[in-house]
Amino acid sequence: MGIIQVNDLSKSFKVLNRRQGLSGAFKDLFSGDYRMVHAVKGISLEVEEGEIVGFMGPNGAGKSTTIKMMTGVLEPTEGSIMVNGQIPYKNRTRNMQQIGVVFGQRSQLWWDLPVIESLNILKEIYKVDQKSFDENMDTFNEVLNLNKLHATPVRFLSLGQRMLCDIAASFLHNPKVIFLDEPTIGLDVSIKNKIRNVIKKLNEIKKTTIILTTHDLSDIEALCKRIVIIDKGTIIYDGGIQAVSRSFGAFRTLKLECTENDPDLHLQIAEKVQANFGAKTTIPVVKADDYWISLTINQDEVKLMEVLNFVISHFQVKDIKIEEVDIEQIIRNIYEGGVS
Ligand SMILES: Nc1ncnc2c1ncn2[C@@H]1O[C@H](COP(=O)(O)OP(=O)(O)OP(=O)(O)O)[C@@H](O)[C@H]1O
Repeated sequence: MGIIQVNDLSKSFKVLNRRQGLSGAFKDLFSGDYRMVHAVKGISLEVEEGEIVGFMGPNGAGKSTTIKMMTGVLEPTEGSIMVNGQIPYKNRTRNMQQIGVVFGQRSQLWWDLPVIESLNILKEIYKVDQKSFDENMDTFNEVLNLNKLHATPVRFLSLGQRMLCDIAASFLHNPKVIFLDEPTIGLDVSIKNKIRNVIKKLNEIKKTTIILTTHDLSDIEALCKRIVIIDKGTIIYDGGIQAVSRSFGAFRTLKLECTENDPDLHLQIAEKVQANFGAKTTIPVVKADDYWISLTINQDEVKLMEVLNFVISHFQVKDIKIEEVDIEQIIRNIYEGGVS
């Protein structure tokens, strides 16, 4: 039986239909004019002990609401949920002891205190015995050289260092399940890779189940065998990462900053690139956004550097960026039957 069992889980919020202005706000108080937002609509999934599951979906898909139900912060409207044999919202204190949570944007460490002091406080809060604490500190030193950061107050850490400390802290009380929310957001590629390696190693050593929420397909490719994609409150894909990687692993978006904001420039670039490399080089076509133009390229068919060299030799380009294909593109493809 899985360590996380979710059955036909739904969550709806009752929200007030707001009116504009002060008099509107006053009327709202008495209006009783509500509507229901169905954030999660009958999802079911089972996660095995030790698994790392990638949880993806566009903004507003219902990811946070689902995670909040798994962590016991929210009570489901319908359906059932069990995490390590507990109903999360019924016994929050016991549930907090068996889970760990890391939010990319927020730290659970104390801003002004040295890292080691924060870990000591967490040791007391979670009643971690000295032996487990020492063992974990040894593991953290081995896996991420945490000892080098012990004396640094959290506010002096770089974003990447802080994330590494937050990840270590979430493992400190030996939770059975850890929820990682956007652990690599806003970081550069080398520190992203370091964070992924640390998560992978800690998962291997401690066999902790990990639910990883991310918009970054590279996080998923580096860490997960399985991916769950949620859209408009329902699960639209639950399966191997290979199918998604096969469809998208080779795709990259080449973004070009142009020197002029010419509304037709993207069409000219698209035409020229397609004439030179064939229609298959872009999906669906080129997109323009102010001065930025995006070209999606299938690297199995044409080398990104070739397209880049071609474009910069024909057009004036100020800056370039290379990005992964975004989740919206993946979802569109799933609906069109491109991933199965
Ligand atoms: N407390 C709330 N009250 C009313 N509506 C809510 C509440 N929390 C979430 N929602 C709504 O439920 C839907 C799902 O939101 P949720 O935050 O779970 O999405 P998400 O996939 O986590 O998005 P994001 O990636 O932006 O965090 C959205 O339409 C959101 O506006």
